[in-house]
Amino acid sequence: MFHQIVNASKGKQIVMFLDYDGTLSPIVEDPDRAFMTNEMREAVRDVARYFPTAIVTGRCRDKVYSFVKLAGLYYAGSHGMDIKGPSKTRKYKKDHQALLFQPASKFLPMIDEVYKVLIEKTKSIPGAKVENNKFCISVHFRCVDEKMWAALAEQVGSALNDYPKLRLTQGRKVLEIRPIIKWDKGKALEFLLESLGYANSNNVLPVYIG
Ligand SMILES: O=P(O)(O)OC[C@H]1O[C@H](O[C@H]2O[C@H](CO)[C@@H](O)[C@H](O)[C@H]2O)[C@H](O)[C@@H](O)[C@@H]1O
Repeated sequence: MFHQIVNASKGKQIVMFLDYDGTLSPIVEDPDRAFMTNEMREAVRDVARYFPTAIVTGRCRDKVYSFVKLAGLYYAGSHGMDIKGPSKTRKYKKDHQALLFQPASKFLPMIDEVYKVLIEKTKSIPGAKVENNKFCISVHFRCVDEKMWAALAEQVGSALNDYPKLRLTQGRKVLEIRPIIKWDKGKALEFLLESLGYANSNNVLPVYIG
């Protein structure tokens, strides 16, 4: 595999995209305690020394930054709906603006409202945890008794009946609620490649680990 990457990268700029949970950090019961090790942080720091590097995650961008703690990287939080990073020219231009792109910003009030609704709807289910990821929401059931999973899904589904502009998907022991927009992690990758100057380029090898 490594040799294939080396061969494919000849003459090309590698751009690294790294998922967070289960990739940089182990999967743990409490999402607020999914810390990465110092060794992993140093490995990411090393990678970023050589290649433009982005963290791409379903989490809130600020939250993942508080775990990774590395400046100079791109961060695409909320499943790619919250992108921030240094501009390509930052070393050479005094007036550079940091990159910021939030294609779902009009959904913020709705997400905040639904977050409160979901807290209320799930409070009777022991172990359920609602996480506000800014432009999307996660409802965790890793610590919920399996017998209660259907009841939890029912509560979440019924809450969303009033919000046709939001959709529900499932991840690893988590229900994920996000706006119905034509945007996802893949689009975030394309956006970042374009802002790095590699739109439709044959001179780039994007590597996604996640
Ligand atoms: O799209 P991802 O970046 O993979 O994000 C998916 C979810 O990741 C986090 O939850 C997962 O990791 C937790 C900590 O290890 C674990 O407790 C949980 O069961 C996993 O689903 C994050 O907390 C969620 O908000 C993301 O939706």
